[in-house]
Amino acid sequence: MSKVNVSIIGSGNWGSAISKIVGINAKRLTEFEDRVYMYVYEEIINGKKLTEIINETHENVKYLPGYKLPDNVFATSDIVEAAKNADILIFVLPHQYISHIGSQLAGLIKPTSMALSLTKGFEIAEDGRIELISQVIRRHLNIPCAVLMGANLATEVAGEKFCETTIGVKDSKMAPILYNLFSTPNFRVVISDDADTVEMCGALKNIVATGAGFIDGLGYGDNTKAAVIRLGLMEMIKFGNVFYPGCQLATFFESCGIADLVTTCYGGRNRKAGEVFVKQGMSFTEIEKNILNGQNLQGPETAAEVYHMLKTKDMEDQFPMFTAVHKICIGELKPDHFIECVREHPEHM
Ligand SMILES: NC(=O)C1=CN([C@@H]2O[C@H](COP(=O)(O)OP(=O)(O)OC[C@H]3O[C@@H](n4cnc5c(N)ncnc54)[C@H](O)[C@@H]3O)[C@@H](O)[C@H]2O)C=CC1
Ligand SMILES: O=C(CO)COP(=O)(O)O
Repeated sequence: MSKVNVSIIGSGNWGSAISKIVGINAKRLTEFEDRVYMYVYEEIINGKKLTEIINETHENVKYLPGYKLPDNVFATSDIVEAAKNADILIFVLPHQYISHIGSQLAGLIKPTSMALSLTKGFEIAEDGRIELISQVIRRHLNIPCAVLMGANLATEVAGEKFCETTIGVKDSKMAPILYNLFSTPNFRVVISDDADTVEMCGALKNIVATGAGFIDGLGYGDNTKAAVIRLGLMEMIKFGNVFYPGCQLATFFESCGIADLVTTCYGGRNRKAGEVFVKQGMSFTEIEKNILNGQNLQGPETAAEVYHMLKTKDMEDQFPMFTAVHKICIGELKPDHFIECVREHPEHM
């Protein structure tokens, strides 16, 4: 039987960290081809191509410095070379770039392949509604797409500190191979068939984490942040009930739900950016460039996408925290409005 080819599309902080797990498991398990392709958006670092640096030193010096990647992970800036022979395509680009890459790959991949999205975010569809990233991938590539979301800060995963994750998969036939590809003693995979809720949680928690950062920037304490996390979770559950009928409450108690919400509200980049935005008055673009060394925030854009849909449906009042985060991000409201939003939240009425 021919071996399963795996490609990773994306090589940022999370893409590089996950390439450690995928690379090691692909080499260890006989069902997978050893070589794992990794698509790298080319950059020049100190006069040298990032792809060359990764292939020679096995380190992504820009997005995951200090961690060695397995030597069977092969970096290429040619998206078609990376994807054309893959049986499993792992998408782990910031959500801003998914559609562009998807359109470049349309018609050029194996029609029998499957996708897995690790990307957290949404995209605004033509009818004004929001699309899950897995839907965007399916739309471009016409293949099934599962998702992997969880409390998985990339540097901790790269450091092999124990965590859990959730794979959301609608077609149960896809589950065993994905489970095998990702499971390690320090990366505990739980399979869920409630895939849309798994994915929705991963996107929405970045909005709440941006708000948690505002709270830190405003000088409030852990009790206030706990209130933000709780109210944020209530809005996430409501969002699921309204927009994803059939979504299961139990999914919010998996790693993709409450656990990812907590870890991001304490240790994530979106939290940090929210704090810096309030304290130093920097724009999010400046924060990405000057503080995050080119890493991309998902929270402010996701808040804009969600707001766009809520406004279209005249439902802003029902999701006051999501709405306030967006309005603060774009400067329409001052950051200290956020505490009023928390204080007057309809969950208290
Ligand atoms: N970093 C983390 O701890 C985690 C991130 N995620 C999710 O993973 C996804 C990817 O995030 P990261 O790997 O952290 O990326 P990142 O934010 O660290 O890096 C940005 C990446 O985008 C690439 N890029 C820049 N311009 C591009 C373009 N025009 N086209 C294509 N690529 C371009 C850069 O080369 C770089 O690889 C996001 O949706 C994020 O929410 C999920 C779990 C953990
Ligand atoms: O999704 C994450 C952890 O699971 C990472 O969150 P940040 O993008 O806020 O760092």
